[in-house]
Amino acid sequence: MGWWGGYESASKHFNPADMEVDVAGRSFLVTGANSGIGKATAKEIARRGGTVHLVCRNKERAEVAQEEIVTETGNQNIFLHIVDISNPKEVWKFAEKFRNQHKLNVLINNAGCMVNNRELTEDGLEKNFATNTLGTYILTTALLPLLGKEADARVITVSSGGMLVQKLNISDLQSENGTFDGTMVYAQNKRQQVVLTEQWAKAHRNIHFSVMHPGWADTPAVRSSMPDFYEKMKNSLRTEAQGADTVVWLAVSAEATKLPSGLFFQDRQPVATHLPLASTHSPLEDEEKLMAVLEEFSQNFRSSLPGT
Ligand SMILES: NC(=O)c1ccc[n+]([C@@H]2O[C@H](COP(=O)([O-])OP(=O)(O)OC[C@H]3O[C@@H](n4cnc5c(N)ncnc54)[C@H](O)[C@@H]3O)[C@@H](O)[C@H]2O)c1
Repeated sequence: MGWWGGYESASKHFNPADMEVDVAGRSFLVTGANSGIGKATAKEIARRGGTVHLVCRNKERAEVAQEEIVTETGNQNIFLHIVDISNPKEVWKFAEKFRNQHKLNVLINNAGCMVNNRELTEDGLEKNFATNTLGTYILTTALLPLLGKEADARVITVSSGGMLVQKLNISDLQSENGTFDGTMVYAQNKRQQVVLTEQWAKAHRNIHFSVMHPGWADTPAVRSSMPDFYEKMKNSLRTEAQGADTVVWLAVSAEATKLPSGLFFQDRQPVATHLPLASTHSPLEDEEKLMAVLEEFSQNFRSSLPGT
């Protein structure tokens, strides 16, 4: 199986029984759930009876998605939360409130962006970093205590195979130096998500962590952020549902948690996080430093007291 491999050939090895599960009574949170892979994931979980919390930035678009999911699946337990993942204060506030009101079995960090120019958020954070790395870090960290209360708790982060070209670089998290290349910044963020997952898996043994590549799927993000790639590839891209398949498998199947925590998946299989002979391996101290720096960033944006 190559990482360019199509869904049809990969899916020949899938066991359909893995997905024949009823997750009624379990609670799932999906970020960026109003379109693409996130919406397809939310729909498949809803079909299997799960309670789904959609975390989206835009209220109008999110309400349309919520209605579509309820109508198509008949599942009424679909809830909406409006949060901008690139806004760390908002993420903290949301997570701390959510912790007091709901239970959570599975967190799916799907929201992501590839912004091709160096844009800053209102907090002065580079947009890709704020969304893909810091937002994912804060949301997960803030929800770990809630996840830790449940049996079979899982965290799944939607990364990208594009991360394979990047070695973890902690020296310029905000892309302040050199020429800005959005594709490479995105790939670096996606590498950081892999490292986060590995580090979380080591530190929190009671929760099962995975990170994954969805395969190249025809979604709004690919159309708008990678127009040249889209033009070349549009006839061989996966559908959104095919891109969501491994996310859903990691979220609902019993098979997924029989594998160790902390792995990188494609097409329902753990795959290498480095290309053969690549010099993308990083020293453990850089990986630990990334966690420490993100923790420092995250605490700077936390307004309330721990435990409140
Ligand atoms: N489609 C692909 O081929 C592909 C390949 C590799 C990785 N991915 C990853 O899959 C994930 C889903 O992307 P997609 O392809 O379905 O595209 P998409 O544009 O349909 O989905 C991205 C979602 O994230 C949301 N989002 C972005 N910034 C946000 C913010 N600040 N706050 C809240 N929500 C925000 C968007 O609103 C959208 O719903 C992303 O993490 C992307 O990097 C996609």
